[in-house]
Amino acid sequence: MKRALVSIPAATRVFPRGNAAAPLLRFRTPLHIPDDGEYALAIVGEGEGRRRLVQTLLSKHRFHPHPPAPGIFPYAFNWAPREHVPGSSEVVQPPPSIRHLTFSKPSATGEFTDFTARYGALQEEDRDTLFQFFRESLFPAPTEDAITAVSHALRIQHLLNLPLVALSSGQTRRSRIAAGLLASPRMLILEDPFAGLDVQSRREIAGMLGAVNSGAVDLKGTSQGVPDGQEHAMRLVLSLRGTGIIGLPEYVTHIARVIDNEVETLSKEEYVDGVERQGETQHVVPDMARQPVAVQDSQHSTDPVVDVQGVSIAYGDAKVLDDVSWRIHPGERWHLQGSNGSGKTTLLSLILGHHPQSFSLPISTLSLFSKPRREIATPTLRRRIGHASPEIFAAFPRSMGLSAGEVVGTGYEGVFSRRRMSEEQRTRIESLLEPFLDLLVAGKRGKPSLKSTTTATTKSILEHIYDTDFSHFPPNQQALLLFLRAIVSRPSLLILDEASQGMDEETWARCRVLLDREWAEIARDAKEGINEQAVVVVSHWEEEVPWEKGQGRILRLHEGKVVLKE
Ligand SMILES: Nc1ncnc2c1ncn2[C@@H]1O[C@H](COP(=O)(O)OP(=O)(O)OP(=O)(O)O)[C@@H](O)[C@H]1O
Repeated sequence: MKRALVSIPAATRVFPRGNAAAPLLRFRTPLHIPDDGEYALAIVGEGEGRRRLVQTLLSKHRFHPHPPAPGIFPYAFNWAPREHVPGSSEVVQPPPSIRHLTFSKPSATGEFTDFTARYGALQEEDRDTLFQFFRESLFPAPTEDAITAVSHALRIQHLLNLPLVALSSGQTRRSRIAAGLLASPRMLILEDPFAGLDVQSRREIAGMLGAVNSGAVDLKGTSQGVPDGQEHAMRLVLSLRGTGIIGLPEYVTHIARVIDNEVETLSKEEYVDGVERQGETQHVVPDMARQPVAVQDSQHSTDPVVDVQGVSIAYGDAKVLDDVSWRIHPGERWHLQGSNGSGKTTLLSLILGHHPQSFSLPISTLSLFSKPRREIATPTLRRRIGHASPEIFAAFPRSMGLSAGEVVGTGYEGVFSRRRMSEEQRTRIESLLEPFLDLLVAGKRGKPSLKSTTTATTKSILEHIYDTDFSHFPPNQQALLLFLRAIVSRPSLLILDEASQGMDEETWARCRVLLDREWAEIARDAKEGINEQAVVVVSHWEEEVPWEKGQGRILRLHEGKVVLKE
């Protein structure tokens, strides 16, 4: 048998530390990750199950029965003992054996982080460049040559001298993948690495990871201090959303599928055969069949909700928006497209009032809700625009003890702090939580699943979920709650900027059903029977746009310019 990096025998069960009650996972088949040869693992299946398996690989849980010596990680943790540099008292630390990259993690402190900082004058502490980040935050520090090589491969070389905070979300993601590679770990675990990346970037990064996997990209010597002869291949483990075969990278050789907390390892061929036999996996959305609502063609009899005319934004010589014009009328649905760094978030930040220049632009260039932007107080904007984005996800405070229901309720005023809720508002929030109750109960950390609470009434479970601390939900469900926060007030303008990022497929499928229901109800309650809510969706995945193809409109940006409006 090949030397193993990870070796978990069949029938192993995984428990949270200090809790012997219910196992988190059970291995139906052995999971064996070899140290050499061709191998890359994709973890597929339910979002929570995938997360548990990743945590298991990171040694966060306890195994039963205790694996025979030398344990689950026969090789990874024994590798490269600390070495003395000859002739010096310095001790060279080997690079970490396992490195984990996740893209849906909130800020570590739980405090509110000001995601608008990147738009304004940069503070001194925000001026650290990407290059400095690579040099100063990785240990051992990568060589300059290694930074150049990896940056080139990931096409971020032009960003090396930019302050970190200035990077767009796709650029940040590429940079974090670059950092993961530069750290030169034995095993690199990437969770949903392709979400939030434009099509081109996805292809490039998939290709780059494939090249790393096959050894075609030579990462040897990327880190100073790796003892000679100890350079190694990097094992890739990808946790991927969806259980189909579309989007499965070519170089993946094995699959760990997690269903109902049972882990099964298959070769890629076995897995692909199985999926093909069943037909492409369909998502079953219990009791919530989609009933797409036809879009009303508003004949523009009403004033636009957003009127941007010839707006340009530049930082020094870098033009981020270049003469952009865009009118959004009530009831219109727009898919805002453009590759990473093309200016989408910057354009939305002007509309949302997050960008300092939102207020100071020439009066004729930006009108919102039929008024020049300058005549609208920012709190009014916050009330009228529902907004969900990866930036809000990262910034929303986790340390203030807000409950799930309270977080959804902050959407009425678009704030980040507790507010008093009326009885009517509470009922509305509960009606939004209800279709997701089974997911929310199952996802709560260390709490019983809905299956074991059959005696509880829906009402009492609902109240319980409403009052549960937001931070006790896993990231997937925090993203769901922030989506509900965006729609709770039925705002005149709804901006869903990569809102599905971090959610698993079933959760997002249910969100889409909920949106259909919302739009039907808004139309039913309106005087003219027309859904007047304008919606802007930013997504690099066409299939994630929550309306039928051809029903909405498209605005596409390229390097800050509008290149398509249809
Ligand atoms: N202070 C700054 N100095 C220089 N360039 C900046 C600054 N702030 C932002 N940028 C650049 O502005 C461009 C637009 O960023 P923006 O976040 O709007 O892109 P995006 O289209 O939303 O990308 P993504 O799809 O990755 O989210 C990026 O190339 C970014 O690097």
